[in-house]
Amino acid sequence: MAFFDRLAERIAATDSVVSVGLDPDPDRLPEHVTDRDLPRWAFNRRIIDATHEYAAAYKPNAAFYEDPDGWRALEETIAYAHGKDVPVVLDAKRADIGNTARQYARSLDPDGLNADAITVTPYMGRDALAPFLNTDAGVFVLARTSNSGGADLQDLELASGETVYERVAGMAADLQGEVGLVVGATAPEELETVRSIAPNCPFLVPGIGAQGGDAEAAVEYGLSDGVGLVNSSRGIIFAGETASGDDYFRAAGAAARQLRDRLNDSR
Ligand SMILES: O=C(O)c1cc(=O)[nH]c(=O)n1[C@@H]1O[C@H](COP(=O)(O)O)[C@@H](O)[C@H]1O
Repeated sequence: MAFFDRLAERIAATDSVVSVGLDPDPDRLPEHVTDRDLPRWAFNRRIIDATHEYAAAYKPNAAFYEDPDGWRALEETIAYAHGKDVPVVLDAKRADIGNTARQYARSLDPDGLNADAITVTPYMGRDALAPFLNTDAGVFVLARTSNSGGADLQDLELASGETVYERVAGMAADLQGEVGLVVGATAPEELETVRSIAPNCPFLVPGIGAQGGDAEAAVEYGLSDGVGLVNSSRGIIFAGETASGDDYFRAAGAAARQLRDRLNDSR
């Protein structure tokens, strides 16, 4: 099934647009998982058990898995999320010349990592994105990122009068495939602008929670026909940092539920 149809089903089933970011910083893992064989997998498994009822998607960021054990932990995590019927967006910010991009796109294959969607960077242009687009998988193109340096290049004005991020949004909206856009909740005005340029694109909106972005704007502009994702990573997975044992993971579940309810108030 095409990614955004599947996501729409999941959003309806959970009444949630929450993406739970699985960014298991090894320095922040609780003691009761650090003695396990694959601590990141042990951690993610407990987080998934605690949060899946409220999760429209999981979004592991590849940066937290780029070592041999990490890759195994990521594989296990994706398979476990699928077992709970939750789609997985691999946040890898890929794209490259054709033959290289084709290899990156294997993350989306069933015999690769089997992710359901991926984040990609537009800097190398259309052909660098093409290998990700000829499947049912979702492809979220970075348009206006949530970090303060996101303005350095993305806000530059082109000779045409549009900004770089506006051009990116227009280009992505014209691509054939399951295309969405990444726009940070820390840039609510830009969120509104991108929505006007790409009215039919679902957005992945990171930057709420730990980065302090605007959750209401994320919902108001992030969804197209009710479909889109609002992500929180540290704000959910480390919500129980001061708790211990089962309470640690209960706090993550409570944080995911609270975020779902808060976002639903604005839907
Ligand atoms: O592509 C992303 O998901 C992303 C884009 C962006 O503009 N800003 C951003 O924070 N992200 C990712 O979203 C997650 C945010 O994590 P928290 O700040 O802990 O909620 C991280 O995995 C970031 O890499």
